[in-house]
Amino acid sequence: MPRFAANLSTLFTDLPLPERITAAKEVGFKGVEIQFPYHVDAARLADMVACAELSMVLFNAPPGDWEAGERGLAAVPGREQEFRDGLELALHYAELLDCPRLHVMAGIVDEDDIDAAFDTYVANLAYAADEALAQDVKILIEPINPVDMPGYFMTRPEDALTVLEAVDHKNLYLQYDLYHAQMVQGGLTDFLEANMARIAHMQVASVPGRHEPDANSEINYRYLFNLIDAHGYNGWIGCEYKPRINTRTGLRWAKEWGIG
Ligand SMILES: O=C(O)[C@@H](O)C(=O)CO
Ligand SMILES: [Mg+2]
Repeated sequence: MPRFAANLSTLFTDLPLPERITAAKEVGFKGVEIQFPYHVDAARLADMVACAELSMVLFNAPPGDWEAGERGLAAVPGREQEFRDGLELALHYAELLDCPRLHVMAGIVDEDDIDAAFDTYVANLAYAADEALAQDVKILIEPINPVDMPGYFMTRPEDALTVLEAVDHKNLYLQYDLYHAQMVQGGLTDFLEANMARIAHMQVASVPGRHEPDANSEINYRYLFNLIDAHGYNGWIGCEYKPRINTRTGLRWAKEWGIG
């Protein structure tokens, strides 16, 4: 049976964070993920998650100035020190939250700077993978589609494989968000079957719309969840979607997986 995690940044968003955590527990999730936890004290968040007997399975390193349009710093030349400072903060959160995965966002890069960005990305990821290994935290990279995030450095799953090969570090993995993958190239079954061992986390949502991974999607999620399970994937599947109406009503798709 696949293990599903509630994304606290996209589900139960009508509730304050402590209640989102208890709501996730109530409907049957065993794990939670959050995009950016830094507005809450790490120890306090860890207490909330532990009290609900949930696992924190993933969050993102600080992305730079989100309000100003930044979407990560890992591939942004000249920002190496800020990247390292953010990583240090993220690893502090990971330690208190006992979280074994950290997603490091690449950032928005100008087309003229692609070569320098690639070199910066490879060097920063090698550094992050080394630092996190000491703490037993996996570093993850996620291709994000350019419709939702114009200018993002890494958009295609195939590009992520090139980066994994260039960095060549045992602590660097792919975060395969099937929504983004379908938006840019599809071929989900072939990609999953060829690369399951490099994937340390998945996320799901419908295409189009980024809603529930249910039958109202061009992606056949029931088929894919069974396929993923049959291949012995032992990571989590993050429910990173925008509910059509509200989170609880929308969880009908998850009943057969023991949630809702
Ligand atoms: O898919 C996404 O956008 C997220 O997984 C993320 O981490 C950045 O917003
Ligand atoms: Mg995602």
